[in-house]
Amino acid sequence: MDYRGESQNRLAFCGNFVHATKEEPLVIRQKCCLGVVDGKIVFFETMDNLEARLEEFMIPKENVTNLKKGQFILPGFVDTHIHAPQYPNAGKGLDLELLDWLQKYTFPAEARYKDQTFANNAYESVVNRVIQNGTTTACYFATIHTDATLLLCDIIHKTGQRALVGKVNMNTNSPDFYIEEKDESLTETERFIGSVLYKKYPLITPVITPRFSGSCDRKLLKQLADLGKKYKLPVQSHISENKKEVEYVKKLFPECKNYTDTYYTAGLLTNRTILAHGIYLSSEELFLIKAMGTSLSHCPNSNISIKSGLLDVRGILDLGIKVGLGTDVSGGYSPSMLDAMRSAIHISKTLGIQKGDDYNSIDHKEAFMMATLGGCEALGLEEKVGNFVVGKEFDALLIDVNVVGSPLDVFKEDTFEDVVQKFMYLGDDRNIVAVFVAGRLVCDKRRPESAVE
Ligand SMILES: O=c1[nH]c(=O)c2nc[nH]c2[nH]1
Ligand SMILES: [Zn+2]
Repeated sequence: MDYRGESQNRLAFCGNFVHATKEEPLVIRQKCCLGVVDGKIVFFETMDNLEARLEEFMIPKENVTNLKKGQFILPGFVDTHIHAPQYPNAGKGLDLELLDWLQKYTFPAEARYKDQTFANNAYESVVNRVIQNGTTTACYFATIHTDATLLLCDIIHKTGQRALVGKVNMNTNSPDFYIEEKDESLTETERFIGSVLYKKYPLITPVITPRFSGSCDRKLLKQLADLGKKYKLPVQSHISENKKEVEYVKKLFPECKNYTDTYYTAGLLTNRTILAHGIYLSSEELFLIKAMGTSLSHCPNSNISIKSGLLDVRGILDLGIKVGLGTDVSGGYSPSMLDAMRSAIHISKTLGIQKGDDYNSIDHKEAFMMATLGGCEALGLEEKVGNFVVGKEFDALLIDVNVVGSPLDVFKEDTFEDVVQKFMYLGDDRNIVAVFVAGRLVCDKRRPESAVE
């Protein structure tokens, strides 16, 4: 059947589904059917009344997909922190820690995006790559260049991904070849916001993006907060990632109590703010973050790759702070959210080894929750997407563990739950055979013409 064009407005799937709910990190629903009309889920239930439901919602029989053995449906992955322009560097330049890494590899790499042709090629690669890996929603940092960031939005829109996109702000402590004046930074950010809003992309939201307190002065931070309020926008930045960075920010803001205070006093700590890392936050800072309704993005691959440290994500979850997972390409080398889930589990188990038996390390179920519904909560999208609830938009992945060349093997004694767990530990983009965003098929590896090149 063809999902594209008219027919994609009315779809149904029959088979096994896995998702997270607020109450349970991993819920398995076997032998169910799910209907989608105009991108939204209209029913999700057992098979008993399928015929009646198809009739009720005028879903043609040829638009019903009966999942095969080894196939199941998951909510799309949500990458709460990724630097799109750093993708060409993914998998290299990981010999330094954060501050030196920024200077030697990252700022020169990002400076190249003043060239629109370069930007176009790199941004097409990263957006395609993350969609192939099942990321239906991404929260992107771009660069300081407004036009290249607008180009990124166009590419995301054409590809059909859901995204938050930020033009980065940096007016201090940055190299001459990659810095802006404060006023230019503000006017360009407003131009970016205006252009994105004017285009009315259905799935893209601009996000206020001060790189971190190490690269924006107080005035700029405050004015960016005002801009966020004026346009009612979310905010993203970095916080407490690396011990030297924490000291550095402390020196730059002697009037502030701590790193969190640099954002709080500027008015940037809101219930629509997401801060990446947060490894070295004190209890006082965590308390404030929780009180303000601010979210954290846990980026475990990056935290190991550039040796930043081990986040106690269990502690964050126990405090009730909203937390999603981020790949943090290219501090993190992998654009895959399956990798982010595994890295999060490994860091949590490493802490378990260090802290002893009382430490409750996270498992694959909680990692899955953070990669889906948790990420949506962290980005303020939980009413729209994140799991299979009637009324939400259908952002989903069709998984096939039996695909040709599958990196995992299923044995007779494996239960369905075992198969799901095996996919989470051993699966990769080859097993993600179709990707839907708001009911639209945005990637289909079952078709030769859209296979990964
Ligand atoms: O992981 C990170 N990547 C970055 O690009 C960055 N900039 C400031 N702090 C950062 N941390
Ligand atoms: Zn980052």
